[in-house]
Amino acid sequence: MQQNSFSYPAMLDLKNKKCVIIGGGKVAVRKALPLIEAGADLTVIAPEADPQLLALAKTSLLRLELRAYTDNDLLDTFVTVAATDDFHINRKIAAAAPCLCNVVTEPSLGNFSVPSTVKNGALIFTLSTGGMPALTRILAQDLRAYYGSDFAEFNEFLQQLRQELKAVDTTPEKRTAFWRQTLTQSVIDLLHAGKLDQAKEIITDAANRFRLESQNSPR
Ligand SMILES: C[C@@]1(CC(=O)O)C2=NC(=C\c3[nH]c(c(CCC(=O)O)c3CC(=O)O)Cc3[nH]c(c(CC(=O)O)c3CCC(=O)O)/C=C3\N/C(=C\2)[C@@H](CCC(=O)O)[C@]3(C)CC(=O)O)/[C@H]1CCC(=O)O
Ligand SMILES: NC(=O)c1ccc[n+]([C@@H]2O[C@H](COP(=O)([O-])OP(=O)(O)OC[C@H]3O[C@@H](n4cnc5c(N)ncnc54)[C@H](O)[C@@H]3O)[C@@H](O)[C@H]2O)c1
Repeated sequence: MQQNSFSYPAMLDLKNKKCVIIGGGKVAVRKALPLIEAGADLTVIAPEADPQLLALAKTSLLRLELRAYTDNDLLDTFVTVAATDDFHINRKIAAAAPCLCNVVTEPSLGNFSVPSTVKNGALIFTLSTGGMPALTRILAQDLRAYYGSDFAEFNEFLQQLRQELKAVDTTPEKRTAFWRQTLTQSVIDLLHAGKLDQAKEIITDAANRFRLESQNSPR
């Protein structure tokens, strides 16, 4: 079975991190948007840029430098994207990148690939096929349809409750057992059936019982 060479998934916090995209075409636009959404300190360098990048530069969401790449451009850069249509230049960029590097023409020269992302509030699914983007795209649509907005709301509800239950005077083992016993496949099935309120009710009732039991039998 063929392996995905980008085999270590990670979720990065790029807020205010220096990120640079070299190249200003359609692919650069696609790579820029999620970096902006992540709050990166983004610079795009290219002699010619797509109108969408020009518009983003006007609203200060990125810095645009309309010129060719030079080897000094990547100093202290956390994420580099080599997105030109010239594979010789992309190779030079890959060799000079000091940290994380994505290469759009020859992905294996970089050290990360960009997965497809399905975002719903704090709930994020990422997806990688190891180099079959058309399949990645359609599977992402499938995930988006299967896990609708109720799952984001349920996640938020659970996180709030989790914080509350962390304050209950009990052991971490009992808390873990509570979540394992309460958050079951049948609750997830209720969400798939559009019964979010019923799912919340089951969890709330179980949490109330857990609070009472913890009060009555302190650790
Ligand atoms: C997920 C997504 C994220 C993103 O980039 O934003 C992504 N590509 C997307 C779209 C897309 N990519 C391509 C087309 C044109 C149609 C086609 O050719 O299929 C379209 C548009 C479309 O499909 O509509 C062509 C293409 N892609 C790569 C090469 C080079 C090569 O393979 O050598 C070439 C050929 C260039 C050529 O032919 O010259 C390489 C990579 N593209 C990856 C990710 C990484 C592997 C992800 C994985 O393993 O699953 C990897 C390895 C590296 C990377 O770029 O990080 C995004 C889907 C967004 C969504 O979710 O809708
Ligand atoms: N990885 C992917 O997801 C993916 C998807 C589609 C295409 N591609 C490949 O990515 C490449 C770019 O695609 P595109 O559609 O954005 O191309 P494009 O032709 O629209 O854009 C190329 C950009 O690179 C810039 N550029 C060229 N030489 C440069 C240099 N020396 N310094 C800085 N910038 C320079 C150009 O000014 C232009 O802005 C193509 O080779 C394409 O085959 C990759």
